[in-house]
Amino acid sequence: MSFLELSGLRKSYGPVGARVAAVDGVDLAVASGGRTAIVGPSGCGKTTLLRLIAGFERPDAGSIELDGTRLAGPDAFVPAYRRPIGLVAQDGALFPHLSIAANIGFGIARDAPDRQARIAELVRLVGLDEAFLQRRPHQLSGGQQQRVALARALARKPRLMLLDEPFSALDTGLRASMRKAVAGVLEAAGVTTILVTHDQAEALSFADQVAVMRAGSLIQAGTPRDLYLRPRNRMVAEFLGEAIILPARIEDGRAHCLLGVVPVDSTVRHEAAEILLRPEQIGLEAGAAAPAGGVDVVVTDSEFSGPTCTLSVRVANGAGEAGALVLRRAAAGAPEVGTSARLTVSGSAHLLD
Ligand SMILES: Nc1ncnc2c1ncn2[C@@H]1O[C@H](COP(=O)(O)OP(=O)(O)OP(=O)(O)O)[C@@H](O)[C@H]1O
Repeated sequence: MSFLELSGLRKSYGPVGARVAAVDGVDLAVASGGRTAIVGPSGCGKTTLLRLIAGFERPDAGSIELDGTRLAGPDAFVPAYRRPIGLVAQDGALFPHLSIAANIGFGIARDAPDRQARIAELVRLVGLDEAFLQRRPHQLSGGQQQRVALARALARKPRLMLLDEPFSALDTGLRASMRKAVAGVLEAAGVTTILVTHDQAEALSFADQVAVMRAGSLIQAGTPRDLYLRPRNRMVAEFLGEAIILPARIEDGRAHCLLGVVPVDSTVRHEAAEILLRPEQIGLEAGAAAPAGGVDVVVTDSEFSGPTCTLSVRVANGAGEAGALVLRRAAAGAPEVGTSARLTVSGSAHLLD
């Protein structure tokens, strides 16, 4: 049995007759000490799922169990304040009128003998100087406020931490370093974590399990590598990164497609399939560097965006829209528009449902 188990979880909103299922039958297992990321388009039910786990919402059906204890189900409902669960919201949600020390100490009993020492330990744990303790939230940067929010959530010694887009208000550089710092703090504290994010790169780098949601349902859950390389369908493939999806005929473990004959991870014969390749599987060389084999293409468009550029290429024998491909390459040395080049595929294609 897993540390956290969600079974058949449902939650709808709205008046009778016009109800919208925000969470529509979700099953998910999270291992003890693990880091799970929940991703999906806006409105797919990510926040509602976290609120159900935290105990701010009561499920219409299904159950939530944490380490063998039923937190919610047809015959049980443990209120939020009695769940060993911390939550860090998108904006940190610090109390503006309280000092940083009072914010962090909010969940620690006022008469606890080690209260001050614990507050000091927590502020150090999240990488802030103790001098910050006397300040108010508005005297801290966004990243510092998020660290305080994490310290406040950790003060209650939660066994499960829920992070609802906690890095989304931060700029790109700070986001990456905060993500690393937070992952380190939670790992050191041995706290199982669920992160909700819009950002697929964030999910893939933070988590050991990624769960993709759409319209209230969980479409696929697995390791980041598995979901990136072996997504169940087009939606998961496109959500987790750039995807080259081609129509293909599958025979004897090979896909016959626009790019010739490519090995595929299925031996099932299929007349009208769709296959996935990731851009990093595609090689493109022009002139003397062009390898033997592969497919001849002409570069028809190039859009520069700093370190990379987006190239449109047309396969020499491909007709109409189906003969065109869009690739991203390192900008340095990318072939010019009008250049003939040779395109090669490495590794296997993945068969989509
Ligand atoms: N309290 C509520 N009352 C009515 N409808 C709600 C309520 N909370 C959420 N919803 C609806 O439930 C659906 C799921 O919302 P939710 O906030 O869980 O999605 P999300 O994936 O977190 O979205 P985002 O990424 O934009 O934050 C949406 O259609 C939303 O409008």
